Amino acid sequence: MSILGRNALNKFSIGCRAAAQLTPSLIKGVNNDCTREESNWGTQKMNYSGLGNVFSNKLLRCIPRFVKIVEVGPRDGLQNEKEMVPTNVKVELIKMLVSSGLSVVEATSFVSPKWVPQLADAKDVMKAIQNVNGARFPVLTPNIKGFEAAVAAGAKEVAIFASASESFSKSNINCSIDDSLKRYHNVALAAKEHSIPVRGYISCVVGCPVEGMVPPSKVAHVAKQLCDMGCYEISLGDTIGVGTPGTVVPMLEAVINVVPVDMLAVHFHDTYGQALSNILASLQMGIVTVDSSVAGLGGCPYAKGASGNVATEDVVYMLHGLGVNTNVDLGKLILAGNFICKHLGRLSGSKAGIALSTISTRVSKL
Ligand SMILES: CC(C)(COP(=O)([O-])OP(=O)([O-])OC[C@H]1O[C@@H](n2cnc3c(N)ncnc32)[C@H](O)[C@@H]1OP(=O)([O-])[O-])[C@@H](O)C(=O)NCCC(=O)NCCSC(=O)C[C@@](C)(O)CC(=O)[O-]
Repeated sequence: MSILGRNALNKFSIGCRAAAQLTPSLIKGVNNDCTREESNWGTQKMNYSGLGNVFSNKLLRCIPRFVKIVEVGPRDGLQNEKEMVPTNVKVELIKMLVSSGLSVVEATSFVSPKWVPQLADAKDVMKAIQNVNGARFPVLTPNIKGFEAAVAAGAKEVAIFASASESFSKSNINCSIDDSLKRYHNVALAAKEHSIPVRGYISCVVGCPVEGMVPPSKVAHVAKQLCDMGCYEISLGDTIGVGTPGTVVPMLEAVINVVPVDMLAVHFHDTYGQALSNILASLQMGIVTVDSSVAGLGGCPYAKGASGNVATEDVVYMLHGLGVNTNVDLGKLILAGNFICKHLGRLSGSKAGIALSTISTRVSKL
């Protein structure tokens, strides 16, 4: 690890300890009534008889009945791949993800091909999926140029991506946070004229590869700005996957103070293996939208050391285990993960995907 990386990690660990001390009551639930009887597991039905005690448990009563998953594999998952993935493979992946029941699949980005060469075929991808029904296909747009190209290619929904860290903003989109918000304001105005919904992202909501710990107040500030410019949803990204519930919960508390919780989504990278626990804590705080990437693909080209996103298969497995409806068929999702991993020539980053593909034991027999 470089000296810069070590310093950032040290700064981050010190900040984490401070945040945990500041927030002694980590997990406060939202009192929803969530009694449920059964849930889909892949193509099978799981019977929850005998788990009555679990459902009367105070913590699980906070979990929502339905969680919307925003699949970011074709964009966030592939953007960092060095070898070019052929357009037809990307398109087949998107179709398989849609056929698994995912209702939102982030398809690509209209960014500079010099910055992200892997997504230079954005226009072709959009053309090839124009007749695919059953899902929405948001695309990333960093500025008006990207927005106009996205609309011309048939995009019906766009996403803008800001950061809570100045250093990351500069390295990812080559401008300060304030300048990016000005740019995004123009994108949001143009989108309004076209009646195009805009999703907002915030990166580095817990930690930054250069600055270390990011204060929750900074995240809340950017979230409020994105909300005020008309984003219908704001996705909070732990870009380098350093968060734990001890840092994620205070960050969410700060954001929920300024933006309604039902407008928020969480987006966890799994660098330290904390993503599922962070998602569970987020659900307990009222979050009902989770971003994830099939087979755990991903990593940001401008965030050194960031590993893949949390795997969609693992998220779906956990949610179905909690009796939460996702409308996703886990079996079909695993096929999509296996398809792209075979193409990339590597093992899936999803533990559930590997287990269910290779181990004969089925959950129904447990
Ligand atoms: C924002 C810019 C364009 C600024 O890049 P810049 O170099 O400052 O832009 P510029 O305005 O000076 O223009 C330079 C060149 O780029 C072209 N250009 C300008 N805009 C576009 C465009 N939209 N599409 C295509 N081309 C474009 C422009 O036409 C010009 O071309 P040239 O005259 O040199 O031939 C660049 O920094 C960029 O594209 N950045 C994107 C980086 C990126 O996609 N990062 C990954 C996504 S964010 C992420 O992964 C985090 C997230 C969302 O997943 C959440 C999380 O995990 O935290």
